[in-house]
Amino acid sequence: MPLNKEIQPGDNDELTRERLQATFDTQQMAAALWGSDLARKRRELAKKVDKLTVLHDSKDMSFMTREEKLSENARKVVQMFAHVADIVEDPSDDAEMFHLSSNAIGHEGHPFGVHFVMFIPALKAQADDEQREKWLMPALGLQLIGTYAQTELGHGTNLRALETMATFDKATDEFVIHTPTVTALKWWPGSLGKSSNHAVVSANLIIDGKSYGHHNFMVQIRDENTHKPLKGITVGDIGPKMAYNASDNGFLGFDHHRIPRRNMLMRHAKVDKNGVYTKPPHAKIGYSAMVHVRSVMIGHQGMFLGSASTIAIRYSLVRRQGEIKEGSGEVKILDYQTQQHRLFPQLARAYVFMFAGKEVRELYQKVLSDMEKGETTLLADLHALTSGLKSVVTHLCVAGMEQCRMACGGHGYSRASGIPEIWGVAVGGCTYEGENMVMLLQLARYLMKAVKETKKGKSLGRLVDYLLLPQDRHSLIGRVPQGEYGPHLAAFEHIARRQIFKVADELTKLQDKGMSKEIAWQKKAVELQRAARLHTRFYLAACFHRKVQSVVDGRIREALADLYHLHLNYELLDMVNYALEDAYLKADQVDFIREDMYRLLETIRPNAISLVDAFEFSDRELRSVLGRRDGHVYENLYKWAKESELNRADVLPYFDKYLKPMMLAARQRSNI
Ligand SMILES: CCCCCCCC/C=C\CCCCCCC/C=C/C(=O)SCCNC(=O)CCNC(=O)[C@H](O)C(C)(C)COP(=O)(O)OP(=O)(O)OC[C@H]1O[C@@H](n2cnc3c(N)ncnc32)[C@H](O)[C@@H]1OP(=O)(O)O
Ligand SMILES: Cc1cc2nc3c(=O)[nH]c(=O)nc-3n(C[C@H](O)[C@H](O)[C@H](O)COP(=O)(O)OP(=O)(O)OC[C@H]3O[C@@H](n4cnc5c(N)ncnc54)[C@H](O)[C@@H]3O)c2cc1C
Repeated sequence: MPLNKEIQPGDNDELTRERLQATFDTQQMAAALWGSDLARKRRELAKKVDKLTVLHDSKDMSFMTREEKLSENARKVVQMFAHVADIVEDPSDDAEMFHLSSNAIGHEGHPFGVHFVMFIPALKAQADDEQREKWLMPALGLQLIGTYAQTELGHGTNLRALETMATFDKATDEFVIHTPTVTALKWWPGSLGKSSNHAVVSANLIIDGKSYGHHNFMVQIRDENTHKPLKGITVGDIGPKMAYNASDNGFLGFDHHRIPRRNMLMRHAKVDKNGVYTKPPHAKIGYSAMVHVRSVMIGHQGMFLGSASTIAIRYSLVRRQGEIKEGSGEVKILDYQTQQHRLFPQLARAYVFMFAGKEVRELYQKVLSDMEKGETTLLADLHALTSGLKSVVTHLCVAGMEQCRMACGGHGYSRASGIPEIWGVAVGGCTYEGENMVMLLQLARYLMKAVKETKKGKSLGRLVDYLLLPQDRHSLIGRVPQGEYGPHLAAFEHIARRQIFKVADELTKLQDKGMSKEIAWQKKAVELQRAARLHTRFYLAACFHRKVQSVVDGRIREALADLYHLHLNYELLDMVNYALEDAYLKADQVDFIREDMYRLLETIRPNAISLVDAFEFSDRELRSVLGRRDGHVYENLYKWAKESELNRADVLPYFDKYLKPMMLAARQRSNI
């Protein structure tokens, strides 16, 4: 039995030979990546989706208009729910459902995207028991479609400047929801434009003329039967986007629209019928739906980068171009060192982002159950961690995916590669759920507080314990046996700690000179976001270390350790300027890191296909001609191109309408 479980009769021989070189069992590696239970469920659900033709794309989405995309994905999502009990073991398991939707629907969006990822989590965390009964149960039972309407045309980041108003009318026991200006229009919410009939709306709570800041309200926006907007509500689609075009992101305006008082989500903050306001136990508890998405998107982004790496690495083993030794025949492009250097570090990042995604989900679940009991101590840690990870992971993912696309040459630029769409979806993650730079500055706030605690000999939390440790002056990389690469990890720690203390000292100096805290912050904002990035990259490296250490099977651990060591070398070189500034690393140590990285590229090369096969993306899920499991790329690229709508006729009307008359006229002129 070969260790790589993807081998099948009829596959491209090149790929089969590659797969036979695996040093580990790909299904065991899949278990390390996804968790053994989820890996098994993914495998089984993919097989079931393969058999259920109603869940298959009716044609490649690249050849569809937006309206066709919306309609196609609405059709598939309805079929998916109709068959859900036969496909998944536990429809209430978000992870299993996400993988089902990834297989059957893809990533271009569908009417229930925000419903499941924000609307329901907002209700779970912020609705009281009676409200859960009223809306959560129908939402879970698909009796209504919800969205999360917070961002406005004028403001997305600065939530304190949101303009939508919810004014309490004591006489009628209602809130009057109103959009006072054009900039107050809700703008961007997913599935709002054409699909949703309910929304959790963020609006400023106003009681007796006093504003209590923004709170969340349940608003029905469309009639349940006719789907027409309710009186006082204007709603529509905001137009085409870079990608994610099967989602109808929308706009929404209110003209003194009335809702009952009990439509304010009241698990934590409350307003009684006399207009008496009760504060929540934590000022930011109403932000929980955002924290939820930030926590799930880390693993999803890892998956996107894993998909792009799979496509590029498989294709690089099919594609031959040029010779390394003259006369010895064309080589697979993955045999070029530059191609390996382009792709393997992205593969390693995909792995660690998936591991980090799992860790952060566990912390989220813990915080959620604490919050249920009114306990909010870990909320700040979770906010800091998710803010940093969300920003660093999305940024590195899209940079990595772009490398994958370019590594596929011309065919990478074609939508047939599948990379443009997932890149477009992933890059949205740099903006949604908090613009990356803004979220890095949120983490920086936490780090600066942590420095203050450290100076008192205390730690703000587990994530920043390392700030209490003394700094070494010189790295031991290349000076002691490599072992488990402890000195490399220590270098990440050193670089992060130094930048964090350096910027904290600079802030103090500026304030000592009389500068206000806010202006000093502005003067050092770029350095602050650097501190946040370095802290997060240390967290990721340490997370990879924890994962490798936890693996019991020797062959899996060895293959993972190769990726981990490559990651350490590659990322350190990417940040090497920070280690050179204080001569922590010497030039010979940088050379040592480089040479070790090149060695690791060669070590990883024979396992490359098995490391991507271990993601176990089905062809249906990958939606890529270049990334096909069987490697039959060229004949299928030709088949795909023939599906282009431009090939429906040999001559298209625009030729007769514009080009032919022009050429005829030009010929006539030349005959005169
Ligand atoms: C079919 C079935 C499928 C089922 C499967 C489901 C899975 C589906 C998976 C995938 C689908 C993917 C679809 C993707 C859809 C994307 C949807 C996108 C949605 C959105 O974008 S919603 C809008 C998001 N908006 C934002 O993120 C806004 C960003 N701004 C902010 O968050 C805040 O304004 C801020 C944090 C930048 C600043 O807030 P504020 O001014 O209020 O606060 P400050 O003064 O700066 O800070 C004060 C204080 O509060 C702390 N703080 C801030 N936020 C939090 C928090 N969330 N938690 C805890 N603490 C917080 C902050 O750190 C400060 O603390 P200190 O004073 O420093 O102590
Ligand atoms: C695909 C997609 C889906 C979305 N889905 C939803 C949804 O379902 N519901 C919803 O409510 N919203 C949604 N959004 C909106 C999204 O949350 C916001 O676009 C996002 O929070 C960024 O806010 P903004 O657009 O106001 O950017 P801005 O804040 O205007 O950012 C512009 C620039 O200003 C900088 N900047 C802003 N403030 C600061 C600061 N304080 N310090 C330093 N720099 C700053 C930013 O770094 C950035 O460079 C979605 C957006 C996208 C792209």
